[in-house]
Amino acid sequence: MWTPVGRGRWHGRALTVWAAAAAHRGLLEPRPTPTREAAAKSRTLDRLYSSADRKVTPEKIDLSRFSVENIRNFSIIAHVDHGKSTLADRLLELTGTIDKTKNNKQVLDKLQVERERGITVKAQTASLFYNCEGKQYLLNLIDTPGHVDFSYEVSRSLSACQGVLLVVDANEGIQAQTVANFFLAFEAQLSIIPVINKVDLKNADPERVEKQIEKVFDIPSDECIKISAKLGTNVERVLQAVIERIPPPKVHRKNPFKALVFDSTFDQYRGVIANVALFDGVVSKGDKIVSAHTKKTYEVNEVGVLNPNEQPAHKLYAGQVGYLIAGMKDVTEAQIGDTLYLHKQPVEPLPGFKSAKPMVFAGMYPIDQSEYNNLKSAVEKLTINDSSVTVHRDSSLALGAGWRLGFLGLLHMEVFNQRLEQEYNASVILTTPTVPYKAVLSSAKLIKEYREKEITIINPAQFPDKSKVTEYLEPVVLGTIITPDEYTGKVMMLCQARRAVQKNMMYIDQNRVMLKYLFPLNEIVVDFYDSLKSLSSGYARDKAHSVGKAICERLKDSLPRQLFEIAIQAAVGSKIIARETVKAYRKNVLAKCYGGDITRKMKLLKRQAEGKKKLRKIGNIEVPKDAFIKVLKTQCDK
Ligand SMILES: Nc1nc2c(ncn2[C@@H]2O[C@H](COP(=O)(O)OP(=O)(O)OP(=O)(O)O)[C@@H](O)[C@H]2O)c(=O)[nH]1
Repeated sequence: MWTPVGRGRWHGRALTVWAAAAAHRGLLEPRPTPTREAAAKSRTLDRLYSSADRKVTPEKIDLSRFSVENIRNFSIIAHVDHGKSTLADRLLELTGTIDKTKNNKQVLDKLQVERERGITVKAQTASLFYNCEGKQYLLNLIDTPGHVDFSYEVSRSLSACQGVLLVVDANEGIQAQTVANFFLAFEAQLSIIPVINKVDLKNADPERVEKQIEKVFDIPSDECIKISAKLGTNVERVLQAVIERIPPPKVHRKNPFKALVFDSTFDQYRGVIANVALFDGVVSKGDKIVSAHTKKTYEVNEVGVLNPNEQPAHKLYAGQVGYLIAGMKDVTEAQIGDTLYLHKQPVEPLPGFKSAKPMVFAGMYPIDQSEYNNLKSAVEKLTINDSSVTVHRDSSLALGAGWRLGFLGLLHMEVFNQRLEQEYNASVILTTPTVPYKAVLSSAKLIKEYREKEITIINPAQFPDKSKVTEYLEPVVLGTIITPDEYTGKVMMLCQARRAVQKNMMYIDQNRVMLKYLFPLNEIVVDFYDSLKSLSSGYARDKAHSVGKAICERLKDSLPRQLFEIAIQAAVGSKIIARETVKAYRKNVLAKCYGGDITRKMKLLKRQAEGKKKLRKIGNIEVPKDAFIKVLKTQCDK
């Protein structure tokens, strides 16, 4: 959605573009930073994974024994930190997929960045074999991220499922992402099993949460399963509900092979590893398959399931979710949302996915231009695994050749940057993030140049002059805020100050209010969550001063000294909020004055001071590239 800049008015025309991806954003989850505990957990998981790797048998497994009726494909969805990955751990243990040990903590969070930050950023699949009442079931579970910046992962995962476990914290109750994820599953017409987690907590109030679920989602409270994923209490009931309440996939094994690529990763040696959901037919090693997107033909080298590590299989059958390696070496060949089919047996391609709509854009440059090609290859490989990032080539006078990248939010940007460093050993400079704007052009010359009347601007340097534009439009998003009612007034004032327009307000229980607002994206993208939190913590934080001071200090350290003093000031509008001074070089003008005449000395010093004063007025300083880099790094650190 877009609205004219500064007028805070709904702009109905462009509703479709942003609404889907942006619906129910707002929201307002903390951005966890790595802790010492997380680092220790990371080391434990390293040990766990190395032993799990050894456990994988080279023998291929036979999946033909699982008829379609005995397959269940489901995702675990929830608000951030409500316990999805912990529930996944217990399900892996209960089904014997991993050994039961005290070290099993968020086992499916395999990336270093996930272990360090303690959050899930990538959806992860695991196939579980479960024996229930004499029948062998194949349960394909997808653990999804909870943070709004990674909701694209959730929507893609749902395309491979027929049901979801909607996990809600028994203490926090329904939160913004619970609502957003519920609607993703509801719109995809999936079976929804509500799971109230953390009933072991002292402040848990599962009955209150049951009522919330009934009121907000219209799900009868007797359908809720109350568990403690941490202690394993009642988790077996979740497995039973998966079997009883989620339908098997509707597929046909006798039809020609047809599979959806719903995720993929790049392996240096084996090329693209595609995660596939089979809608029809069978596929095995040696089959010739075609990508509906590129029309290129490949020979299948390996198929298998994730258990939770790669476990090769003889064949994959319709209804199953697994991985497929087919010698795709070029990053452009691996399209998430692509349909694969057998050579000479073309099928109607599946609808695929709506492309992600980036919410924030930032420039990315190599620290050293000689690293450009390495960084290019790293960015390309990482975007296979994270297809929600958009990449455009860009260049800057100060920083050289680089790219303008689009992300789904600031946490997404930070995580992408961290993954580049950790997984590809790349060091980059990221510029301050901005949101995209649109300009409706009035200048015939510009319209001819751009070949359209309405242009999208993702780089501040490309803003067309006001005189050539009828109006500027900015993106707006629908945000959901759930707050204890004592803070409602303050929250509403904050929203108004951010030019937001109220759309809805409802009590979800006796003392919690759910507010829906249309926010200009620019107003919430950077520090809205901090401001919101500070309302309830009783303190206000002004980051401008600390950021300004840090930039001044960095500039002071990186600017070369001159013959005159340089004042570095940070200002918000006309108000100076921080200042540093780079001291001048001082020539000893008295060096040649041996002995006494004080008046001569005073005269020389006075002349030097006047010279410096004059220089300060006319002197120019050149800001070296180094200084830009240091300042930009300060901004990204903040
Ligand atoms: N007391 C208690 N804590 C739990 C329970 N389940 C999870 N936790 C804790 O809640 C925190 C978050 O759990 P995770 O499983 O990482 O939550 P998540 O929903 O997967 O988090 P994201 O993927 O980052 O959204 C961890 O500290 C868990 O130990 C539970 O049943 N009881």
